[in-house]
Amino acid sequence: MSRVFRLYGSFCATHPWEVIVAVVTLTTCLLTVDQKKEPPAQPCPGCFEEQFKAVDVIVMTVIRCLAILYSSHQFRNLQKLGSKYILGLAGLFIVFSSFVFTSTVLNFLQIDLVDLKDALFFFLLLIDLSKAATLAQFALTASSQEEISSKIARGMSVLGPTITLDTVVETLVIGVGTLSGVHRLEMLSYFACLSVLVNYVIFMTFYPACLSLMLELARISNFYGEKQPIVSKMLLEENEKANPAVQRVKLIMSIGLTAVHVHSRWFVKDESTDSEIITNTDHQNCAEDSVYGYLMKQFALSADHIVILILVVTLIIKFIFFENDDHLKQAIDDEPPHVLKRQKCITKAESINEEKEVQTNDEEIESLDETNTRNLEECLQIYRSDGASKLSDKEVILLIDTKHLPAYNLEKAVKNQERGVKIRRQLIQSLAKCESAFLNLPYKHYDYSKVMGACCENVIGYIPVPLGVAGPLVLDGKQYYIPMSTTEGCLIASANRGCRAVEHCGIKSRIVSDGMTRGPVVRFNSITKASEVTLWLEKPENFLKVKENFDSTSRFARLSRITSRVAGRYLFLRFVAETGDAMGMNMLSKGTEKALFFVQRFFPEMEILSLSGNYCADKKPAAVNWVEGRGKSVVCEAIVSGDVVSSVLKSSTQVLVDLNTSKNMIGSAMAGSIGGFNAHAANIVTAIFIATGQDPAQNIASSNCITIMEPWGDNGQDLYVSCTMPSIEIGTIGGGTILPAQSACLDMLGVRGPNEESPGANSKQLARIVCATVLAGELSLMAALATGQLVKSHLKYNRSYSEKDSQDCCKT
Ligand SMILES: CC(C)(COP(=O)([O-])OP(=O)([O-])OC[C@H]1O[C@@H](n2cnc3c(N)ncnc32)[C@H](O)[C@@H]1OP(=O)([O-])[O-])[C@@H](O)C(=O)NCCC(=O)NCCSC(=O)C[C@@](C)(O)CC(=O)[O-]
Ligand SMILES: NC(=O)C1=CN([C@@H]2O[C@H](COP(=O)(O)OP(=O)(O)OC[C@H]3O[C@@H](n4cnc5c(N)ncnc54)[C@H](OP(=O)(O)O)[C@@H]3O)[C@@H](O)[C@H]2O)C=CC1
Repeated sequence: MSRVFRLYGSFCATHPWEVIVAVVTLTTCLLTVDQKKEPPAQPCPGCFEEQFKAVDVIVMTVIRCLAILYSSHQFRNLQKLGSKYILGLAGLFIVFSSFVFTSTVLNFLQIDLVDLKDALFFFLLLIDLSKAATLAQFALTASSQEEISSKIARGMSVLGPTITLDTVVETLVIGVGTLSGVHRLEMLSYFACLSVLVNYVIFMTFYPACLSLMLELARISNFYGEKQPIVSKMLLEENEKANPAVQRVKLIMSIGLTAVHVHSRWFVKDESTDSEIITNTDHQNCAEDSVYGYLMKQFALSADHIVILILVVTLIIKFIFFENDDHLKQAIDDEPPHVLKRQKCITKAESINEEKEVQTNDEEIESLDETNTRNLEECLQIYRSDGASKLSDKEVILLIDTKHLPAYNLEKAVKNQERGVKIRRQLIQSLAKCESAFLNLPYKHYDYSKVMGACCENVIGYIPVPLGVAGPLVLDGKQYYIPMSTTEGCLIASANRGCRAVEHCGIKSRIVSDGMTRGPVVRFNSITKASEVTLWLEKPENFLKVKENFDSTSRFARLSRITSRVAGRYLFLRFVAETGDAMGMNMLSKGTEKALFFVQRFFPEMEILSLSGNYCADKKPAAVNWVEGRGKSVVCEAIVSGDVVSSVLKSSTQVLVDLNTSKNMIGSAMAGSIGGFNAHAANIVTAIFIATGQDPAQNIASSNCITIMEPWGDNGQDLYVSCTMPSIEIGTIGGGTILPAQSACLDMLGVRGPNEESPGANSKQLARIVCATVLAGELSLMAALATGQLVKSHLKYNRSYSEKDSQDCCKT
């Protein structure tokens, strides 16, 4: 079915003129069809009371009010989509459909104008603009004319079958009303059926053709300008696809209803004709005309008019005076479609919380007129006297454009962090010409106070990364649930299986050394001086003086040793210090700088070239970290029973040991690896680093690891496994660990912040957890490789989405 509708949509979009002319001609023909008009029945004087009974008036008033409210609701929904093109196209759709509808009703049902009014309200109630808007959205995601046609065709293939079935069902359901035998109800049902059919016909013919034509004309006349319409490229096609179960139900319903119609119209025709005659006769012979009846009619009509009038006026007043247009616009500009969507689904409690949050932000943001931008002189004057917070967003951007305000100082200038971020986004959107890119980039409801001056500059939002959990991990007799943040499907599944494998035996861990490093480079006139300084530093009394200087810069950083290497007249010093619970790079830099200045007092000819001479070595692969260690040096071991190796890991000790030797030892040696004698330590390290706010660039040395596997026990059926990681650069205070979500993950592990009783205990514990999780991950991946499971499992967890997607594409 989808394919047929796709071809059909493609035809409409590629032959717009033909389709439009055909539809207009047909409508004109319908209008000019000569119908033999029966002379209107004489008004039956006494019928007034019958015809305009209070019930009828109330029902019709409710229907009219509903129609108005529904139309207003549809209009608001379209407005939220944020594209004036969609609004315009939907408007065109309504205008043309109502024209066709009116002419059809007038010409075929031969009703008078009073009835037409009712008919039009029915039309409004039954028109579904969301589908028209969705088709327009499909078209607007196109970037070329050819693409417009194919996008419309795609839209038709997705929407066509659903709309067709819906139309059939609706017509049949409403059509039941035409069998009721009650004249008024029958008439209204005819109106409703006709509304549904006209909507369908226009949607299937005139609308796609017109859509294609309008977008083509807009493109030719460069109507978009440089800006593309704000429509997410990721139109949620999935949401538009019909639920097959619901489709089946509708199909069954329509078959049943068709049977009802056939039966009622063919077999009961005579009966109904008779009853109709009788009804008409009765109707004509009804009560006499009376002044009272006439007044009743007038009164009833006036009352319902008044109700509708009040409703319309209320909606207009509400829209004009009480709805903050800017707020709406901002919602359109700022919120990605999925956020808007999510907002619909949030529970009451969540919505109350969000409201509170929004209020807090809004309270801070003063309401500023964004429509009238003052000139530069005025803005500068206000900026200098009262600050940028008194300026509108556009005015702030004007100051940035004219170089009176650096964009990176926005938050300070407007004295509101979220507003600063918002304005920077607007600025970058227009500079980088990438409006639509920002639709899916969130920035709201984030605690920027923790970011500014600590974690990030020039902020334009935040990147949500999925967070999973592996565990329980039994480490040193305690259970841990490990938060891991990754986009690699299958990784957490693997770590989880590893945790499961060591659940009974548990993992044992030890910290073998602790010391962050900073390695400056200094230069002398000759090799003599360079080696003299080396010897000077080795003397304990000199080291103690240097240490005193170093240690004075922090309450926690404590210099433990300085190693040095001479290269010609260059001297490389490696300052090693414990840094409590912090990862310690800032602390090391601060202490090293002071210590170097102290040494320079004794060797004034010493030229300090750089505080970091790459002998640290920070964020670069280097043997020094592997050999001497950096940060926390950790070792973990576990003895997994043969049963578990076969039941959980689906492998055997012998196979795993053999693979570990060939892959992690010989393979890595052949590759010339330094510290890479493992299968995927970096995977686990990075996922935990991102979740717990570590410096992600430090995954380089932190992932250094050697995994050793040996047969264990009397018959060698059990598996001994150990992971040695000499350079885990990690902390529980400072850097990204202070961010709310990241510190929540540290909390999960019971290691958030500084350890007051024993500084350094938290960061050491976190390092143990990382190493133990690496061990679990190693077991699982090695087993998957040994059993040839790798590709299968990754296709399952890494590719399920795209596989499904491509299957769907192939089907349609
Ligand atoms: C911080 C600066 C840039 C100041 O540098 P500065 O020259 O004092 O700054 P300025 O105020 O004179 O401004 C100069 C320009 O810098 C930019 N700028 C200035 N401030 C900001 C700001 N707040 N936000 C955004 N941009 C800023 C901006 O472009 C500005 O131009 P303008 O627009 O004003 O004409 C400079 O001192 C610097 O680059 N420092 C180095 C910091 C760095 O690279 N850190 C990386 C981490 S270190 C590490 O992780 C690895 C390590 C070190 O261990 C590796 C190793 O072993 O070597
Ligand atoms: N500067 C550089 O060269 C590099 C910097 N970085 C960045 O440095 C940041 C991390 O630096 P780092 O030094 O770890 O953190 P911080 O710069 O945040 O320093 C830690 C702070 O916490 C205080 N503190 C309180 N309680 C404790 C405790 N129990 N243990 C340790 N410190 C405690 C320290 O006090 P006190 O002041 O007394 O020491 C210090 O002020 C990260 O953002 C990282 O990305 C990364 C690489 C290189």
